[in-house]
Amino acid sequence: MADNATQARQSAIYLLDQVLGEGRLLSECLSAGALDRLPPDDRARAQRLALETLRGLERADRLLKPHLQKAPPLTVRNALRLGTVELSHGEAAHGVVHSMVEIVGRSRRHGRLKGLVNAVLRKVSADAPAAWARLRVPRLPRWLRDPLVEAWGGKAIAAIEAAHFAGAPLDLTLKPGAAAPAGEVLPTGSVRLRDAGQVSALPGYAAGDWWVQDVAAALPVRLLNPQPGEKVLDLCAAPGGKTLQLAAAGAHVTALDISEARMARVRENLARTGLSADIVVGDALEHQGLYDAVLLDAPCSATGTIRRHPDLPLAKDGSEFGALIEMQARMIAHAWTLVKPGGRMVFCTCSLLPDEGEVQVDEALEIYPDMEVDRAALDVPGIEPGWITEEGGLRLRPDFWPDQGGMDGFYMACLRKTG
Ligand SMILES: C[S@@+](CC[C@H](N)C(=O)[O-])C[C@H]1O[C@@H](n2cnc3c(N)ncnc32)[C@H](O)[C@@H]1O
Repeated sequence: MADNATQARQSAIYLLDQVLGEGRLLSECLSAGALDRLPPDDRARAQRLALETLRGLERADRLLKPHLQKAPPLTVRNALRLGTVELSHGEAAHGVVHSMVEIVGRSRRHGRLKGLVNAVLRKVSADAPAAWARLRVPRLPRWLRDPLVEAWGGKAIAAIEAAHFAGAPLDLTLKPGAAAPAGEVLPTGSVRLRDAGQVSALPGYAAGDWWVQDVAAALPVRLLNPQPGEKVLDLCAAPGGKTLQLAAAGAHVTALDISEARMARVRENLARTGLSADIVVGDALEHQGLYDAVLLDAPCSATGTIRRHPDLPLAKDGSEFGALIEMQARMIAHAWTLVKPGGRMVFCTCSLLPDEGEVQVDEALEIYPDMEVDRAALDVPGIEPGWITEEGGLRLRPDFWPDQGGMDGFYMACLRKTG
């Protein structure tokens, strides 16, 4: 029976195989129960190891290259990558090498390669942390890097890649009047914790005083500025961070999402925080009604969340961008019919691609004569003038606030119905 550390490493290698071999996202693997057999500590460890390896994949491959004449099978390569990352982070060579040799040695198909794993990792361990530190910050794959360089310039993309490599702190949104665990209060009001550990063990979690939400993701509702008693529709609501903000402001909220499984998370979050919303499982494109305000957090490439999800650029290839962009335009068209005259809609996406943000709003303004951008909605504490875009939206990027630990990439704009 392998020890706990080896079991966590084996599970991390399984996750890497799924992302790099099958193109699956870590979130999909986890919700399909990939780590359910492990005790909670090992589950957290396996997940952390997989995330660290994906973040540092380019560096690991560069350190391994001189020691490999040809690429070994993917799962062995992933064991070597994980071992290299752990050695580079200062983990003791004995434990890492022993574990990886044991894992590969147990494999019926690849057991004969355990000698290779032993030899290569011993060579890597000779100067791993120093050699690792000399390598460049890992880059995004070309299919994503190229359009982003075109949009924001090479310097900005290098800074965004540095933010991706650094990972993300934990941000909390507070229920009005509630206390938060000790942390840094950011200019827009979110509370930031570094090295937070297990979220459910933090003070105030069980009481529902706060919820986890990146500082950037907390801003669309600030722009919408829901008022007590207003009828507000949250069109793509799950897992519900923005639903909670709307409900906490006293609005009468309808939260809709197409995914029953993801909606279960909204229900859990509402129950924990003691907030309420009407829940609808359905297609945003078919929903009917008339609302004072609509929040459209449309499905998108999620390229703004790579700090937290380094698997995304490695599992995907951009082939779904076109369909997403088309879907967003259809959602804007339908959501606009649900806004009362004089009402407002915030459109937002956690994307770094202008086609999923600025361009959508530019095009919508041309199509709908009764739509205008509400620039006054951007008058929110902490919003910096440099983030405001030409058409009157807000562009947020992971390289903003570098000294405070960055933020997710996001786009948002508040659209007012004039007629
Ligand atoms: C960006 S996430 C929403 C995040 C959420 N607003 C929050 O703050 O926690 C996009 C959501 O859109 C949902 N979705 C995708 N297509 C949809 C559709 N046609 N109708 C309704 N929801 C849809 C997905 O299930 C997903 O939960």
